[in-house]
Amino acid sequence: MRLSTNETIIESNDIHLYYGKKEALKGISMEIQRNEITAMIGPSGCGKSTFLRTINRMNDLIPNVTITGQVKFQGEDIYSPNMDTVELRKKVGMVFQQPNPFPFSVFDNVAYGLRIAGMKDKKKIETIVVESLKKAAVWEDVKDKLHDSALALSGGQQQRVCIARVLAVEPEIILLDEPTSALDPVSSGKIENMLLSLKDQYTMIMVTHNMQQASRISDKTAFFLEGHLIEYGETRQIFTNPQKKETDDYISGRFG
Ligand SMILES: Nc1ncnc2c1ncn2[C@@H]1O[C@H](COP(=O)(O)OP(=O)(O)OP(=O)(O)O)[C@@H](O)[C@H]1O
Repeated sequence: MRLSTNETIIESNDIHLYYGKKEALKGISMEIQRNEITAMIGPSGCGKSTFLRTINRMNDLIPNVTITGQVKFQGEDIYSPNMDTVELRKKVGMVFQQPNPFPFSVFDNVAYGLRIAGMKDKKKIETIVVESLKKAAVWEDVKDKLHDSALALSGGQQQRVCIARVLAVEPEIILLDEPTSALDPVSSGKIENMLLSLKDQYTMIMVTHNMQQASRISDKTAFFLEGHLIEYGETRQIFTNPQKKETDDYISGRFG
């Protein structure tokens, strides 16, 4: 088990990102600590998801995107031409707003990344699938349905299976883009508790519109506005004693 270390795992340096001519990120510099949950908040369109996607180069898949600046993952420039993006995305996994299981069985969803990586040992695959489902707090729900379609599960169960699918390939970082916004409060609560239980082993960076959620589970909070990082610090301080007027206005509901 890895404990909180105060070690920087991601360092972004003056990131500018353009969709065509539109500048969506206007110079984002921030350091993210290992084994912490970092929440990204801010009004719709401020660039939270765009910034999240710069951390595993998912924006590369969008046409007409230009990025300048640097993102380092464990000290290595992820935009360097030598970077293997497939390896990067294994180390920096992603969970989306809408649960997106493949139209396969629960077992095959979680085994997918292992098989793609060439793992053949059936016992080993089975052990990792079970472990991942347990870590994602969905084992009890699916242990008797491992060979049924993942699409037959509830939305909350599907999302936890998607998290198990990410965990199976042993990421260092899990990016979560509004992972509970499509779910009911009970399912959301289960996911929040599960994320907290994973904190000792993973670093999590989560976009959320739910400020109670950010304050309940994150260690640090970053407030974005119109492509700028306005304020970033300890979650408790951001929510109780923000230093910038814009942050105060946003968290007290005066805009957004
Ligand atoms: N694929 C794209 N092509 C063109 N513009 C885009 C694309 N994705 C995002 N944008 C624009 O970039 C800006 C930032 O969008 P982004 O989705 O990062 O914001 P956000 O803060 O995550 O918003 P939300 O909370 O609504 O998800 C917005 O103006 C958006 O319209």
